[in-house]
Amino acid sequence: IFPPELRFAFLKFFNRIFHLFSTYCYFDITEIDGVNTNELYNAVQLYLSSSVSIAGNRLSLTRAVNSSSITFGLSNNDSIIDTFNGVTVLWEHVVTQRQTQTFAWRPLPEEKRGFTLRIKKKNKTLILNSYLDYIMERANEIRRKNQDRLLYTNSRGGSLDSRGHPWESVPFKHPSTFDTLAMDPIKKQQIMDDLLDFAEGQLFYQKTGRAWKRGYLLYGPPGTGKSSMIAAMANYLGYDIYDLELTEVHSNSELRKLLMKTSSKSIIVIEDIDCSINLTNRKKNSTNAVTQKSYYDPETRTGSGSGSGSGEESGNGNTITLSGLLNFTDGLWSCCGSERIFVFTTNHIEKLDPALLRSGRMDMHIYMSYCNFPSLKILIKNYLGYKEEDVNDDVWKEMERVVDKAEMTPADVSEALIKNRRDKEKAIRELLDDLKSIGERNVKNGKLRGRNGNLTELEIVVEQEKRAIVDSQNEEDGNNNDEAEEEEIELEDNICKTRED
Ligand SMILES: Nc1ncnc2c1ncn2[C@@H]1O[C@H](COP(=O)(O)OP(=O)(O)OP(=O)(O)O)[C@@H](O)[C@H]1O
Ligand SMILES: [Mg+2]
Repeated sequence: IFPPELRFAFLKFFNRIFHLFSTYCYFDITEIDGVNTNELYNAVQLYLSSSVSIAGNRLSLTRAVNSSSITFGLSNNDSIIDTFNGVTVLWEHVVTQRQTQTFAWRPLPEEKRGFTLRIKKKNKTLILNSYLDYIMERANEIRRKNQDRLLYTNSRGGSLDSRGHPWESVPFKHPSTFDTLAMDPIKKQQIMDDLLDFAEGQLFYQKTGRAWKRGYLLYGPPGTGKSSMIAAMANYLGYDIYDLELTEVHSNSELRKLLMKTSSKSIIVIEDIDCSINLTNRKKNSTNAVTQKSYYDPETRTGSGSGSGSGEESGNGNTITLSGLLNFTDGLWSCCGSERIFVFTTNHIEKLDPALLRSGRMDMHIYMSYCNFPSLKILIKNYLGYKEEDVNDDVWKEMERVVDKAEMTPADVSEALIKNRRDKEKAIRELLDDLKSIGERNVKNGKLRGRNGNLTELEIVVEQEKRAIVDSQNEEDGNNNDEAEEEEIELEDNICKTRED
């Protein structure tokens, strides 16, 4: 009876009246906003998948590629209740068919999806902003938990890819955990507690005015589990790893750019830090062995070591220097972003510049030792599936007696165990024999390596012999004189250093 215009006007009018008196207000969060994907939509979806207990009548289940967990979400046109700060809100998942498109910049999905949030008007100002912030935060957390962690490298040096990122990433799937890591259980627990304190310590760092970051220095001989420890840390906290290849970085400013492009909740790793710095400085001073040596000479360094000795070197900005590195971990730039862990590893802590070691720089120095008795037990348990009582008491005692003298690395021990893992008894027998014979040989040679993994006199000789062989080979080749010369300087330098040791 009514003309359509009038009917429409009536409807509009009633709608207005209705909204005026309604106690609720509504917010639409559509999946696609114009042509852009709406980040909030995805966040809400993830958030609802976790906070809502499985109570709805119908839920949709999803599992992302590579993910290890299943998430569930609201099915189409279903609704669910959530509470935040004591306020109850209602979420509805609205799905409608999209009208056929005539023209679009990019094909849109056939369905139009969106969430509608219903909040009581009186609560609107109270919670809306904080609620949405909270949802974004929770969603990021869930995403991180579901996704596999990433391992980033800067193999391209400081150059950027098409999206402006200097880092390349691959999924990080290292299986090492603190359970599989063989080391003194007490020390292990200390490290785990420290990590957890750090990860949960936002308030503490705020209160004390410190940047939310922590540094670990892992040192010890090769094969004692330094890299495994880093993987275990990442797996424990669920952080990404940035493996910084210092030799690929050409200047301090490049280093800073790399740092700026790291995300929070990550571990930034520099492996073999002594070699990396050594290398870059050597390149610079390759014609002058004396200056190179004096870099490590404590006498030539002035004072309490805030990197002042190398400060002048940073002047030209072409090479990366110690002070650049210290600024990277420690300076103002280190706090762009938060919740980051720096891990440096080295085989020779005694070669490191004191500026790197001073307190407050690397918060924890962790010595990864040769295999001791507690580590040995862990390895045997992990590799052979043996429990304490599966091995004869006398054998344990014998192992305890010889293991320290043998100074085998956990890598050596695990190798020995893998070799015979089908025949467990043989594995134990051979391991004990190995430990005994190596231990005896060590004792007979009279020299065990020091706690810090310093070279023994015997090893220095072996080292020098090795160098001599390389040297003579270079002379024989003789095709590239410059290179040979450089090598020679390097050799002299190294021999000097080992003698000093
Ligand atoms: N403490 C350990 N616990 C369990 N496995 C270990 C341990 N140490 C070494 N391994 C085993 O030995 C292998 C080599 O260890 P890893 O790469 O962690 O040593 P590293 O200390 O980083 O050596 P490098 O100084 O040469 O880099 C690992 O794959 C791991 O299986
Ligand atoms: Mg390593």
